Amino acid sequence: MTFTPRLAGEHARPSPSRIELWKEELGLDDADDYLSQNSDEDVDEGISKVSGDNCLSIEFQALQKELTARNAQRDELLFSVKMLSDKNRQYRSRLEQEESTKKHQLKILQKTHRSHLEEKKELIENLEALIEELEEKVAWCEGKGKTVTDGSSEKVTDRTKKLVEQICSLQSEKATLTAQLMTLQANLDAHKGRKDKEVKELKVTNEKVLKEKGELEEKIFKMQATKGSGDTDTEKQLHKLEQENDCLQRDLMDSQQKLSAVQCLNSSSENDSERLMRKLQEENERLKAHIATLETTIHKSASDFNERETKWKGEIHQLTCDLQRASQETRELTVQLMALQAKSPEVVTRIERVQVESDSSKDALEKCSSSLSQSQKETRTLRSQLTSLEAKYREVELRLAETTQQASQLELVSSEQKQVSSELEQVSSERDCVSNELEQVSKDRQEVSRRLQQLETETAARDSQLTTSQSLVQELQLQVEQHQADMTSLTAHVTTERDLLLEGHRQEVLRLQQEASERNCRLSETVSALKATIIVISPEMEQLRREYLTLKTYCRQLPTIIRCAVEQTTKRIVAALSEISQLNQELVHKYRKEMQLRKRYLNELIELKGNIRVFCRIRPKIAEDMNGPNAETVVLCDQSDDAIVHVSNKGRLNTFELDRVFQPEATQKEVFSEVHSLVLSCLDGYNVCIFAYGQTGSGKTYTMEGTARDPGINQRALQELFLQIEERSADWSYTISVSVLEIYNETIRDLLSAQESVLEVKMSPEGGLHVPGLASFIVHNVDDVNEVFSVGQENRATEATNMNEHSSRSHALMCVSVVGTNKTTGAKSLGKLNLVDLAGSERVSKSGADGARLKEAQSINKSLSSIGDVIHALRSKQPHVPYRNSKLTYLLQDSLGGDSKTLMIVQVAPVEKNVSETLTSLNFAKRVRTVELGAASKKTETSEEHGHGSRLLTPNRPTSRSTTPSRLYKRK
Ligand SMILES: Nc1ncnc2c1ncn2[C@@H]1O[C@H](COP(=O)(O)OP(=O)(O)OP(=O)(O)O)[C@@H](O)[C@H]1O
Repeated sequence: MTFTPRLAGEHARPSPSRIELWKEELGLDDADDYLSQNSDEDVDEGISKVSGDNCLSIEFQALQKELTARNAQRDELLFSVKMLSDKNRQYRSRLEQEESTKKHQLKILQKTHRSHLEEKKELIENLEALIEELEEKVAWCEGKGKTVTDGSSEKVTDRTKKLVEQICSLQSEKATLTAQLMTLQANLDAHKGRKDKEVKELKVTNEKVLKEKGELEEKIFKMQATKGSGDTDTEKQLHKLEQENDCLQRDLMDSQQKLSAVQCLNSSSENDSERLMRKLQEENERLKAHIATLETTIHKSASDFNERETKWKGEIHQLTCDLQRASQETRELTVQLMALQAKSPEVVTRIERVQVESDSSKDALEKCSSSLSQSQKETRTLRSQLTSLEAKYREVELRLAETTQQASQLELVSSEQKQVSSELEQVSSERDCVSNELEQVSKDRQEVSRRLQQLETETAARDSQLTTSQSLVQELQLQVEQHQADMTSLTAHVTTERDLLLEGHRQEVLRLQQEASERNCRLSETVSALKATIIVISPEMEQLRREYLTLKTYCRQLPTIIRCAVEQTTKRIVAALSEISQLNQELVHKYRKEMQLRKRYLNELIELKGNIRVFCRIRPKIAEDMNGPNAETVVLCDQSDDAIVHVSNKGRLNTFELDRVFQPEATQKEVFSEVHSLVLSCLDGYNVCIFAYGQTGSGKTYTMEGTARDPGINQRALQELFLQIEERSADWSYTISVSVLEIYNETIRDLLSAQESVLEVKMSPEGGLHVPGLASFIVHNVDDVNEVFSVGQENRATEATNMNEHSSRSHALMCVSVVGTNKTTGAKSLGKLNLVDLAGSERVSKSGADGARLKEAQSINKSLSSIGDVIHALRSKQPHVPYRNSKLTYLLQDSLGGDSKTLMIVQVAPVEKNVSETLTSLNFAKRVRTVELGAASKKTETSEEHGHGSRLLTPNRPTSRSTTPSRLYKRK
């Protein structure tokens, strides 16, 4: 069995998991590294390579599969067992954890409970001590308050009454004095104004006098200077001036006297006022002393009041501090209680105890609050006393107002006594001081009352806080109880559920363990059996593995080996190819030489044998080929051999070997060059026949006749003949006569004759074939030839068919007779050149012929088939060749079977739609090529023979009707 990678890939490819399991179970330690190093593909390849023994591999694969399945089952069971055991372990560990945490919590609670109890005890003791202190203080305050309220308040009221009375009397006196002082002051002011006015007037007059005096003195000085001129006049003027001076001095003395009198009046009034002032001052001093005594008494009473107030304030402050402390402690206790309630339900009982304790402290607080209320009552009584004092004070104020009214009256009376008013003012200032002091006292009283109010509000707030804390404690107790109940129910529920789950899990685990153990037993049995088989297989496996390893190493080396081999072989191939190419070139060279030789020999052989030579010309694609389907080219030339043609038909290539194959691109000139020597052989006295054969539209007429611009073999042949005649003109003179006929519907028609006469092929008495009555025209040059051709072409029967627009409906023959005469020897040669354009073979159905056309086609096909018959007879060397079956074969009897050089040009169309006709034509050509006619011979005669009259030349001689082309005319 050979290894095929494709099969190995399809059937023997194990999955990777299988390989891993296989490795594990087999314990192939050596292979592990190896397999891990290599890819899965390599393993597959290795396994497939070593699977020489089919049975073993199949058994191994089956065992592997079973093993993997069992392994999977075992793995599943193990996994489930593992899961369950894990769950069991988790539950157990959780239970243990819970138990340990509970124990720990209990220990902590016990500890905290103990510490809390101790703290509570201490607190209770402190609270008891505080309460005792507070009770003592309250008692002391009560005692003090009673004594203070009994004595001091009565004293204060009596003193204040006396003070008020004194103040009232003083104020009345002050008012009378101020009135007197005001009147005196007004009189004094008026007097002072008058005196000041008079002094001012006197001062003005004094200044005027002094001014006049200065002016007079100046005049005296001037007069003394001018003494000589008039003593009498100056003496008179001096005397006048002295008189005026005396008057003025008298006025001055009067004014001075008046001023002194005024000053005396002033001094008397001043003495009166001084006396009054003195009286007032004395009164004032007396009042001042009285006020000072009053002030001292007020000051004393105020200081006593202040001292008591400060004491009370300190006590109240102490009490409020104690209260605050107690409330703070209660708050702390409630917080601790809450914490304890949150910690454990067991604490609740202790909280209750603590609450009891806090209740006791609350009682103490209540006591404190009762003492406070008592003190508040006392303060209220004090406040009522203060209000009565205030009322009295208001009465004193009213009285004071009355005294001030009286004082104002006094002031009005004694307006002039300013000194008294000043004293009164002092008294009033003192009175203001006293009133200020009173105001201060009232302010202090207000401050005390405000503080008392504050204390009241604080105590009320504390009471409310106490009540709210109590309610909170109660709520918390309720919540703690609720939580305790919930906790107990939850723990009971959890424990029952946990027990149930544990029991279920235990049972399940036991069941699974049992199942697993059973399965394990079964699996171990199967595994042991498998292992036994594996042990049996293992040496073979080892062998296979070794082989695999060797193969693997070889495979690894293979790329390098292959690369080296490839390189070497490529080098060899390159060298060989170069050698071959050289050889080929040589061979090609030789081949060409050989081919040339072969052709030459073949030609000679053909000539010797007289074989009909066959050329093939492939028509290029024309517009008609493109119409419709099957327009692909199926006829191809062989590029290496110009005698081979390939025809592709229904996917099969048919190859034909002929004498020459012309490609579609071949020109008229190229074609003629190949027939050139053959044509010229007629000058040497040979009979030459060239005829074109092929289906309609395949290019027969194009090859033979050509177009005016690109003429065919016919015209070129005659041109070449004339050229050759020209060349040989020195030795030879030639006469070329041409006759053109057609065989149409088995009748021979002369295409150069004006009359349509029925012609027949006849055997001449000399033994040759001729057509009696056929016009023959001697042509002297190419123009004559062109005219003959044009007339012959025009007279030929053509029609349009489906296959060809200008289809030739007849076989056309141009018979050229070449008679040459050697100018020196007089020897004659008679050559004949028959150029035949056969009508096209066609399938009647394909050409769409009917009526006359059908008849044409039938006669054409008949004459062509008669050629086939003749060829067949000639090939098979039958004694009878049916030349006379048709006019065509009869007329071409010399060319096909006689002493003639014959060339058939087979025309083929290149496209697929004509492939069947192409194959028919080429098969016919193949047959024709094999026909041996025998070696051709020249038709020559010496001058002597000519003189005796040789019959060889008879059939080819121009008839009596021979004429020049100028007399040719076309048929109507
Ligand atoms: N080698 C060629 N090069 C160019 N055109 C060609 C060639 N051969 C043939 N033809 C064209 O093909 C058409 C048919 O050619 P032609 O008439 O010679 O065919 P045919 O075999 O004589 O047909 P039929 O038997 O019906 O007379 C013409 O139009 C001709 O010009």
